Amino acid sequence: MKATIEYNGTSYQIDFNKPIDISLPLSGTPRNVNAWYVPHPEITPVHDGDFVGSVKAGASTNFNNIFFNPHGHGTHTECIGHITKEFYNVNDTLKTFFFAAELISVTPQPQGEDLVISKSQIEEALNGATPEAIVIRTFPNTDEKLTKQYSNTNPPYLLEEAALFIKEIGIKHLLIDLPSVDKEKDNGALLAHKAFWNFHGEFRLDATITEFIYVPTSIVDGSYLLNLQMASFVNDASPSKPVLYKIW
Ligand SMILES: N[C@@H](CC(=O)c1ccccc1NC=O)C(=O)O
Repeated sequence: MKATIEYNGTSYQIDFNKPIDISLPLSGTPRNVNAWYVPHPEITPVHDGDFVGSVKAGASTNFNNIFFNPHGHGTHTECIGHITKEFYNVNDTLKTFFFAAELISVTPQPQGEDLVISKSQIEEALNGATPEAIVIRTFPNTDEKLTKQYSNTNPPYLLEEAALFIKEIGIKHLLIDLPSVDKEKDNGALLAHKAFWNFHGEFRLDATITEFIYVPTSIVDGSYLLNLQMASFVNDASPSKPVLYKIW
């Protein structure tokens, strides 16, 4: 299926038969990607007395419970409710699902013991573009990102100035292939989350952060249509499925 879309007065072509899925699969195994010191996800049949929810075990259907953590176990989209005392849920935050997106690639740079992404790296990569969504791929970009156990590894993160810049140019949706936009152990400072959501001013209640994406290296930087979908969890975060489409 092909479509013509109109955005900012310009027409673009798009081929819905060629999705670029930038989400991580979530499996109930120790090889599932992991952060924040949680055990691996579990996907196991319901047990109820003699009943086992598995066709192999004699049930009519496979009927699994899933135990997982949206922040720790894979691609998820979160709202300001991740860092507020008040309850805000991402299902009420994300109300439209197609966005003009810019895919950029950056190599986090050493700063002390950390690897960080600076404002100038984001600014240079965007090259004047002000999309609705920014998709940040970090290098090195190996398929290790599909199974990495991130706890206690001090992954790269966005400097506050970078998140501030992303907010200031009006980007509503920030996607990144790391467990967090912030430093793993920062004593709760969460500087990039706070800058992006304008935590110290008027909350950006319609802005989202999607973490733990994976963009294959074969996908070139540039403009895409982003379809950002998620499960309708009434929670600060929900597992999500961002999909890019080439536009021309
Ligand atoms: N860096 C924070 C913890 C943190 O950022 C965090 C903890 C649990 C689940 C998700 C987190 N951040 C995700 O973006 C801290 O050290 O308190």
